[in-house]
Amino acid sequence: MTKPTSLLVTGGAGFIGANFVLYWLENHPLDNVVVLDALTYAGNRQSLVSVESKPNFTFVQGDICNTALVERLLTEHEINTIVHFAAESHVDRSITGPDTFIETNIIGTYSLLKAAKKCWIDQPRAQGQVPLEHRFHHVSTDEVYGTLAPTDPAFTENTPYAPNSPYSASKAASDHLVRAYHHTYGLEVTTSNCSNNYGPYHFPEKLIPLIITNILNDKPLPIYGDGMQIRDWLYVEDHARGIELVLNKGEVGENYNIGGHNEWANIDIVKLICAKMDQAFRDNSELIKKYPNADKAQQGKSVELITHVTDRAGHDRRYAIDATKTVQALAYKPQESFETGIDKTINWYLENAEWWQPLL
Ligand SMILES: NC(=O)c1ccc[n+]([C@@H]2O[C@H](COP(=O)([O-])OP(=O)(O)OC[C@H]3O[C@@H](n4cnc5c(N)ncnc54)[C@H](O)[C@@H]3O)[C@@H](O)[C@H]2O)c1
Repeated sequence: MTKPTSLLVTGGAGFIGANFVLYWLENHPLDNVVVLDALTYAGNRQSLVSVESKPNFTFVQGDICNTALVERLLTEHEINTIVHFAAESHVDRSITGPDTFIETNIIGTYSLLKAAKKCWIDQPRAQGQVPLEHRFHHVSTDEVYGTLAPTDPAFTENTPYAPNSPYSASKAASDHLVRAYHHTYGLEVTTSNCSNNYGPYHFPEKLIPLIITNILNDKPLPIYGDGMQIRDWLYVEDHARGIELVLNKGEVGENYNIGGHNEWANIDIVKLICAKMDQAFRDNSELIKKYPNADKAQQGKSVELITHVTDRAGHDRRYAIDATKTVQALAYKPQESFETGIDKTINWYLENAEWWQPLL
């Protein structure tokens, strides 16, 4: 089995990618990590500032669609593991402007696969020389499985794909290309499909950071439709741990669901965050000085900021991940409960305004 020693992390300046890079370098301090990231609106080098000066860390600003660049990085850095996070990731943006989703998520994944095949499989080698082992790990989403009714069983790896948004359709297409490169060319691939992540370095257009930062600015908390859409939430570091297990112990050619068995309706998450923010202001008088605009939180009434808005077109009602295969085959176990994870996340945003304020 390939031991990851030199990793190309695409999208490593994004939310999950950055958390993965920080986790990896903390736990595998001798490995070489190269980040390839186009720094779109969602990419932020500030998220990687604590590892920038490490000699075994390299940041390259570039597009995954640039196959020649990817080939050069694979060769120059003797990459034996690609962990592919780079994507356009926001469903709302995929509805108003699907083009970049098709380009990055489908063509970009194809470009990486082509480069990996060329450098890892097609390179001429001396007679009798055994090719080195490699791994192309593709990071995907539970949204490829479509939507669930309230009583449906959770998605397993055998649930048929039924993507409903341009985002999830583009991710589904990329999953199929990854699978095809394994079956057709023998590329050593794994894919993980994960539920909704939350945690530090999350761009404040996504639900949890949006709610926290809007409360701090006393802005309305927009809730799509009735707010009863259900998502299955996982702390981002538990996603990084899941990918680590797939890289170290996963079977080539397999898909692994990663999730924490933690379903919440959007409206309930928002109410929980309101209550926790009000409590934070009661517990810490310094917050009033730091966030003087947060009137409702200071009064213990953040919940009054909730505003129902027109539902998203084609909004999936429920996602839920059954991670039994990953739990049984790889001994996967999330370390954070939702209670501990959401507290860590709120505290991170309260303490790191210099990271998120420039993004608003
Ligand atoms: N956020 C979630 O809850 C979630 C859940 C399951 C799976 N995923 C998947 O995980 C991956 C990472 O998601 P995220 O939430 O961190 O996304 P993100 O939007 O926060 O980050 C995406 C990163 O990719 C970079 N990027 C975009 N286009 C690029 C291109 N053409 N070339 C190089 N870099 C490019 C961006 O600059 C950014 O740094 C995605 O593939 C997503 O589908 C996300």
